[in-house]
Amino acid sequence: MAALCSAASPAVARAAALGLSARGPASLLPRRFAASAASTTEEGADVDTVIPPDNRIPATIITGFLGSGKTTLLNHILTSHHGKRIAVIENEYGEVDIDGSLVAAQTAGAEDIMMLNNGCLCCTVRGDLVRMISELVDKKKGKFDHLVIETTGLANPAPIIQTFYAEDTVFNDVKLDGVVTLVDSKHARLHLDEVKPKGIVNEAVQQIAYADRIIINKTDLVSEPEVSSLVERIRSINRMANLKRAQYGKVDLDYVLGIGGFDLERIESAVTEEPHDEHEHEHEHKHEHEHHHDHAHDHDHDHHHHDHDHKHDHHAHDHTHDPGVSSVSIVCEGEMDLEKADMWLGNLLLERSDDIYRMKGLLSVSGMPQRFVFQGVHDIFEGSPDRMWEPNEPRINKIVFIGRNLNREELETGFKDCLLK
Ligand SMILES: Nc1nc2c(ncn2[C@@H]2O[C@H](COP(=O)(O)OP(=O)(O)OP(=O)(O)O)[C@@H](O)[C@H]2O)c(=O)[nH]1
Repeated sequence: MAALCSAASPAVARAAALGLSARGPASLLPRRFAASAASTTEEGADVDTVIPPDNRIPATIITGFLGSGKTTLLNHILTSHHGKRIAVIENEYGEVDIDGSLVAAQTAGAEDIMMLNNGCLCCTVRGDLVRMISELVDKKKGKFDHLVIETTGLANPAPIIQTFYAEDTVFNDVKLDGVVTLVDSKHARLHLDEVKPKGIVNEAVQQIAYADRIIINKTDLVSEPEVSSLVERIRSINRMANLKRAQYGKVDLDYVLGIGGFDLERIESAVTEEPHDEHEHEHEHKHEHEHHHDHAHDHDHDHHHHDHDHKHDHHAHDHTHDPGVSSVSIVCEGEMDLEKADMWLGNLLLERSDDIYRMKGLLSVSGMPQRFVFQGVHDIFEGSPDRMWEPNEPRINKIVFIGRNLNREELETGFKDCLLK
């Protein structure tokens, strides 16, 4: 059985390396798994080994439908004062107007700008992406602090995300920091509601489903009720991502860089942030608030979370045009039987990993003094014990799924069945 958990950091179970589908389900059970070159864990370490620092270069994927404002955001990043040296990989179809789109990048002296313009990153040029990243690392390591990758407007982020895990040459030196999705307030609805032929993915929906941060851009072009309705639609797809409204991509840079969207240590904020209720998002200042105090809302949110999901799920299923991508989150108190949880999650991913786009969770494991955190993208996932439970802290289990055709009742029953009786 493949291992999810390891004392090493980042403890990553990668489908490619482990042959999950061929050999059996992924596992939560403690097992040493040397997936990372960054790992410095000593032999003999056990689950409560301290997680060593991860010094890999963080990478941000900027995605969003055609014309949603990706290049505008990139220029904003490159011209702002953040003290980071940024390398850029820009993916465009065909001819590229380098002068037009990247003037700011050039004047701002981005450490390196590489153009990938002979196809789409998510389809034909994944190998080129791997080569470019390797080249950057080989030649420029130490000369840049962050890598930003702008995808084409038609890219499905999943294969790009997977590149960061499936390719050793990338994985060993670069870690995925987050997926930032731009949404065009004026036109997004049209694309999100577009019914695609069977078997064809709706890229606009995918881009939202995989996001860690969503920027609802071009709010100058629409009315407040239109934005609110769009927010609701986006939330029905992804309740885990943070959401912010903007014009010309102008957001604080710490909203887009240094997110830790794939960091086990920041899983908690991801699983506790998602239950925001739609009303909160109607107020601009609330967004600001959420952004600056990610970690401060824990318990409050946990509570209305449950109800909301419930409503939400029905809501999602009631829509005839809904392509079936939604979020389900489950919270319950009690202690997990790790072996049962392991079997359940392993089997679930074995059967449903195509449909489970993203998953994050936090477990209270029987006999484990630390919280157990995990996150995944399809059949790739990583898990590890993190900090100790506080003496009076309620031992809560949380899991959030984003994916296609999720059955809330089934997931909830399965998850709760793993609790110690
Ligand atoms: N009114 C308005 N226009 C915007 C805003 N943000 C970007 N734009 C404009 O929208 C157009 C498209 O912006 P880009 O940044 O090129 O969009 P993109 O997502 O990179 O586009 P593609 O690479 O073609 O997918 C440009 O003319 C921008 O100036 C905004 O908030 N409001």
